[in-house]
Amino acid sequence: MAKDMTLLWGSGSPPCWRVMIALEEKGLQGYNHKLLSFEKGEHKSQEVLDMNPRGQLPSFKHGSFVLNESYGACMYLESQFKSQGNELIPRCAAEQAMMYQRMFEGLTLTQKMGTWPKAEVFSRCFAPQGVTCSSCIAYLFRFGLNEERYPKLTEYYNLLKDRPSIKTSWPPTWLDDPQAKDLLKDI
Ligand SMILES: N[C@@H](CCC(=O)N[C@@H](CS)C(=O)NCC(=O)O)C(=O)O
Repeated sequence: MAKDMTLLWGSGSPPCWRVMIALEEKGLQGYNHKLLSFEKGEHKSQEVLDMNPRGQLPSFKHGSFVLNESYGACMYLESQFKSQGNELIPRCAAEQAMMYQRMFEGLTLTQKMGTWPKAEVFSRCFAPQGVTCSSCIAYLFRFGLNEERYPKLTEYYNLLKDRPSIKTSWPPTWLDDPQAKDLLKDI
């Protein structure tokens, strides 16, 4: 159905997973995809560099159009396949404003993780941001985020994690090793 699309991806990468969830939600199964290993440095292979000179995953192509920014790819898919699958952008202006605010705030906060105290970053990351952010939320819980300390985030995560688009695209490396380290347990 989506034979003119190609996704190069890495398991466990929230940006990669976000694009995969969006493809599922839009009913765009059957796209070409290749799982690459970060550990083996395959994200710096010529195949990736030809599509994404930064050597990062995801690298996504629709026909001759390249979209290597995961949010950009999600928004493109929603715009090009608006009437197909599930609508990813709320029509209500207030909800749409909140969605964009939270999506891009999430990116800013991720960048701040290197410089701000982690507690400050996570204390601002508590509200729903739509399926495109669910990959980041799943990532937090995989690394041991305390469910009692973040009840709203936990509730939201539990709502999303059984969604077919998310279950189908669950990172294969996480299936073998369901709970990673307790890195975030004290945050
Ligand atoms: N802005 C990009 C970021 C993608 C990104 O940071 N990918 C990471 C994996 S999660 C990566 O490829 N890192 C390897 C590197 O930067 O060399 C997006 O959201 O698509």
